[in-house]
Amino acid sequence: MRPELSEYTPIYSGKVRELYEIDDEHLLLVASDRISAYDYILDTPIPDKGRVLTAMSVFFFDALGVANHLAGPADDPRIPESVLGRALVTRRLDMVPVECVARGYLTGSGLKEYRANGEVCGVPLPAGLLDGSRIDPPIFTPATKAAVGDHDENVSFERVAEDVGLELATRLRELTLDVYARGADIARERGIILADTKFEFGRSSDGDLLLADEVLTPDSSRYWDGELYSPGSALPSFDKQIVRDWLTKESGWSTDAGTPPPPLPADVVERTRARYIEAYERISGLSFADWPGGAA
Ligand SMILES: N#Cc1c(N)ncnc1-c1cnn(Cc2cccc(F)c2)c1
Repeated sequence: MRPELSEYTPIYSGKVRELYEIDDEHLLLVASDRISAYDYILDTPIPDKGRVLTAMSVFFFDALGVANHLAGPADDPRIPESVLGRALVTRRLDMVPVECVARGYLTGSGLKEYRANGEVCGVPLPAGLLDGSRIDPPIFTPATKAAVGDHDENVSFERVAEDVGLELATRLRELTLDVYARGADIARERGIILADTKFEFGRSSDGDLLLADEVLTPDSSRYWDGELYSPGSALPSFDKQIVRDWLTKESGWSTDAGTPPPPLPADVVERTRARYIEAYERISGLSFADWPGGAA
């Protein structure tokens, strides 16, 4: 008999995820079906988005073989039926207060910084790069965790070293770039570009540095379709472009409307759900139909 979610203490609620306390040593990390676009949480959920992103994290935790915070399988008996397939039991860690970002391609806030001063987080880049240009070798571009609703602030490696010490900052950079490179190789072999990603790390009670949070999901990373990739032109998001295009080209809403986006039509929801499942199945080589928690 599985416990009810109400038996666990909620300790954090994010835009699209929640965190609960199971006991002194363990947490329940829950991914919702909510989707964000243009800094709004949309009114319309994407069915199975939480389960697909949880499946992607578990695939990468297994594939990358990096010491991590998982404390049980996807069907762990401590996971309530109501969130089965979109929740994981994790060890409670002392989280390192750094968003560990790796970039193999220049876009987003990194592009904005580069255009202003030719570097990203204090790392100088060659002149003449465009939106979507490859950054080779990939760079570590950390950020400080923002308050809910704010954007993270990009900071230099030196600032991270001031905050957490040079030894840990160096270890974080090594791990971030190593795990990104291996994840990018796995995706590239399947025709998908992993442009950048954000990791979080924490220390266990016996002092080990473990990979935590979600790993290489479309919510923590930018994924592009390798067949559509072209530096210098707008780079469609593998998972969110269907929603973005409908919102800005068909719905009558605009990003400067100052009002929340309208609800999504059923076909946009279904095509977006299919994109998430396609990303998971192409990258993992596994069938989403085999993942726990599907409709009975
Ligand atoms: N992972 C992890 C983790 C851990 N293993 N131990 C202690 N704290 C955290 C932790 C704290 N904040 N977050 C972000 C987060 C993730 C998921 C859902 C949310 F609502 C919020 C993660």
